[in-house]
Amino acid sequence: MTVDKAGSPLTASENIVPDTRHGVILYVEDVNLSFDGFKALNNLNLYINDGELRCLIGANGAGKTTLMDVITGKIRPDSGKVNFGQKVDLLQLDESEIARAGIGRKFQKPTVFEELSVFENIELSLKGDKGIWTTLFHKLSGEQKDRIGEILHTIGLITECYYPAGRLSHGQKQWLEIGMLLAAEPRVLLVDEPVAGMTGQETERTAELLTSLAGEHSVVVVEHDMAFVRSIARKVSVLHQGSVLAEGSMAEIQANPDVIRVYLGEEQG
Ligand SMILES: Nc1ncnc2c1ncn2[C@@H]1O[C@H](COP(=O)(O)OP(=O)(O)OP(=O)(O)O)[C@@H](O)[C@H]1O
Repeated sequence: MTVDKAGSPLTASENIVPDTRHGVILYVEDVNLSFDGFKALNNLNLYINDGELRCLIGANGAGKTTLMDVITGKIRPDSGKVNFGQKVDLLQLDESEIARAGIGRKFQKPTVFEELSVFENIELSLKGDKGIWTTLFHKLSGEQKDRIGEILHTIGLITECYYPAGRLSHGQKQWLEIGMLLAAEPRVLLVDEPVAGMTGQETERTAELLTSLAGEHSVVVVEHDMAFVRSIARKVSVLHQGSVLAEGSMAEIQANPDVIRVYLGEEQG
């Protein structure tokens, strides 16, 4: 782990390094979860490859959010296996341990600190922060400043870096929140409906941002906007009644009769 002069850790590895020698970073196998007898997840199997960008689609209630909740430790499944790489059993870790191990989650609604600048929001998210006041009065190392600069560049908010976050547009706030996640150097990013409420231009920019993050990160995007999914997805998984109904390229998914019947039919119709 890299440590700056003041002794603050700069990476998110937390000594948990997923074994991805088989190319897979997330294993979800035979996962079941019932709420009062209702099967929200039903023998669900999903494998996310290291560095891929995967889109997850499915009608309301298909189980997408529940699956994210299980991966991030918010809810425990009744049975099944959820591994980070081949060996790290996520079901043995709590929510904060999973986040620190390198699985970042972005909820639909941006939750930035509106009064603080864009720069300070990212600064607060750098690994090793000890709360808002300590972090803001702790002098940043050159390495930390460089890292914040890199993130600002990635999310396209260099010009806005000293603006209070409250002045940003909705789209810019979403990018800032992605930047805040990146500060923790996650291996996996789970992103829930990133383009809801965005303008066309913001949507396009978000597509570029998420595709640029894949490779170094594995990115799983839950999204209802089919045009957006079409623009970014190499591989799509369709959830239906708590299971994966189909998987493949967008062209394969669109031609799949089961998918048309249960999902795309209603979207297109
Ligand atoms: N805490 C809970 N208690 C009871 N039922 C729940 C709970 N959480 C989710 N469910 C049910 O589980 C099913 C799956 O919900 P989930 O939110 O995962 O679907 P989703 O695919 O994310 O839908 P959406 O696209 O609307 O967000 C739904 O029928 C939902 O009502």
